[in-house]
Amino acid sequence: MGHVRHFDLIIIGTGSGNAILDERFADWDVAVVEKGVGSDSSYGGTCLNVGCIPTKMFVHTADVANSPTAGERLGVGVRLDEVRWREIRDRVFGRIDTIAESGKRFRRDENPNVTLYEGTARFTAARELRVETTEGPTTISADRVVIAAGGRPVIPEVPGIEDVEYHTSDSVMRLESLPESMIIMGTGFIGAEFAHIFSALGVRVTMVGRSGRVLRGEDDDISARFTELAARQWDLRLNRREIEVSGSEEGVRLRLDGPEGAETLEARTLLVATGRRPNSDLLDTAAAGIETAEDGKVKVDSTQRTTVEGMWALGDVSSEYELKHVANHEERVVQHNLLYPDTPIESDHRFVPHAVFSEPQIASVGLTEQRAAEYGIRYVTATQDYGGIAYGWAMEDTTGFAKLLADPATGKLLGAHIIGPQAPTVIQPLVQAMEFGIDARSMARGQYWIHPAMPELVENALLGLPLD
Ligand SMILES: Cc1cc2nc3c(=O)[nH]c(=O)nc-3n(C[C@H](O)[C@H](O)[C@H](O)COP(=O)(O)OP(=O)(O)OC[C@H]3O[C@@H](n4cnc5c(N)ncnc54)[C@H](O)[C@@H]3O)c2cc1C
Ligand SMILES: NC(=O)c1ccc[n+]([C@@H]2O[C@H](COP(=O)([O-])OP(=O)(O)OC[C@H]3O[C@@H](n4cnc5c(N)ncnc54)[C@H](O)[C@@H]3O)[C@@H](O)[C@H]2O)c1
Repeated sequence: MGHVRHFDLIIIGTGSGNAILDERFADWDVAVVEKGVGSDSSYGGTCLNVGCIPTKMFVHTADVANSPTAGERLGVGVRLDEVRWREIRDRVFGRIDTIAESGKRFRRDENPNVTLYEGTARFTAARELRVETTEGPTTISADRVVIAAGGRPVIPEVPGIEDVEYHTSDSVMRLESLPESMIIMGTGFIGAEFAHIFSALGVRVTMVGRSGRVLRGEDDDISARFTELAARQWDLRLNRREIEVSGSEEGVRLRLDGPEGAETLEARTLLVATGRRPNSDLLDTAAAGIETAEDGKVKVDSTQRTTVEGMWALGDVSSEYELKHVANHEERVVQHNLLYPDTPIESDHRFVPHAVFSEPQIASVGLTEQRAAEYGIRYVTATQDYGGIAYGWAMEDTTGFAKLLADPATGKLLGAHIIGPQAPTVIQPLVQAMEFGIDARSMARGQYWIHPAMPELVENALLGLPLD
């Protein structure tokens, strides 16, 4: 083996990993390794390039395109005249690609202490990696390594899938034109968000799921309501098993087996949204002696240390949560623990909220009712409809609600689940209450709630809890 360049620190992955480096690392000799994500091999990770940020730019556009439906309820005639897909796409990526490019340039050209390796890294030993760059392979090592390598879409083993053109979240937002029809495989976050985006923009969407529910990880009441509303917006085929995918004149053909027997779907475009897996296999973490769980996630302790000395992991490659705010939190923990090894801090995963930006929107934190029952935790619940608060009347909302779970003895919140307009914003005071241990009664009555604003949904739900 040739020369091995040794660093103080190697960071693999420029999603949340990129944020570790600040002026406090100016004296450190650092290597950053990035292979690129998405169809353009972009710098800066999933969230920026192919995840949270572009999807939400499309979601907001889809929400606006849905104005005729909202207007109809209110006596306002709004018409959707045209959807200029290329203009939308280029607006979104015109902004994002520029950020990704300048992020890369900054690291490569303006950080004298940082060497950027563009290529895929693979462990050859503990804290030693071989990187396949365009200029050929090179081996680097370091005293400390941070694995922030994220994950990638999983492609299910449906016969024929490798012989047809399919998309994942990595490529579907860059389509050349808006297809007339789309089959979406998968009923999770990504499926639900893209079904909203594409159906609102005029694509005939068919969603295929194996279970009887969309978003079945949510509280049962929430996923039941969402499933009901999804079926009104797009063609929902649940309890289905995929038999075979093949090419057709229209695009793709999917043979299914379901409650009504065999059926065949055809569409122009196939979007696979059946989950993601961690990139630990690409890294060959086993060669470094790092332990992974059965699902491939790198095992870490509460300070984000892997099972091997001098190596940390964060974000989608190791976390039970595949969420950007969690990856960022863990990144700050790793950053601290690199800088101040004598006083390490721990990650806080007690109250992790999430949101699904579909139609309607969903937000959730803490226990679902099913989990509380399963764990044998004593709880009471309260449900408040948007239709029962003034702003809900203003919107003529008839389907949204908030559901809270609380400990009847202490009034402490155990979980909060909201489906309806602005759910990801409306839930935030509940996240705050859980994190800071505010009980439901003090929270409801100890502050003003702006009238007649949407958070009155939360106020009324809190007041509805039958506490001891
Ligand atoms: C479509 C979609 C929508 C999403 N929407 C949301 C949302 O609204 N809100 C939210 O909280 N979360 C959302 N997420 C999840 C969020 O994007 C991720 O949780 C987050 O980006 C994870 O960050 P990370 O730093 O762990 O990994 P990433 O951002 O994936 O970064 C990992 C980086 O490592 C690089 N890499 C991997 N292996 C190697 C290797 N061997 N060598 C060199 N480089 C390597 C990759 O190229 C990548 O750039 C969404 C995800 C998707 C796919
Ligand atoms: N708003 C957000 O925060 C947001 C948005 C998008 C993604 N994400 C993150 O990315 C992760 C991955 O998203 P995702 O939607 O791909 O995964 P997911 O795990 O949420 O959902 C995948 C779904 O596909 C189903 N599935 C698996 N194999 C299938 C098959 N062969 N046919 C049909 N269905 C099949 C699974 O049962 C599951 O319901 C999420 O868990 C989430 O953490 C977050």
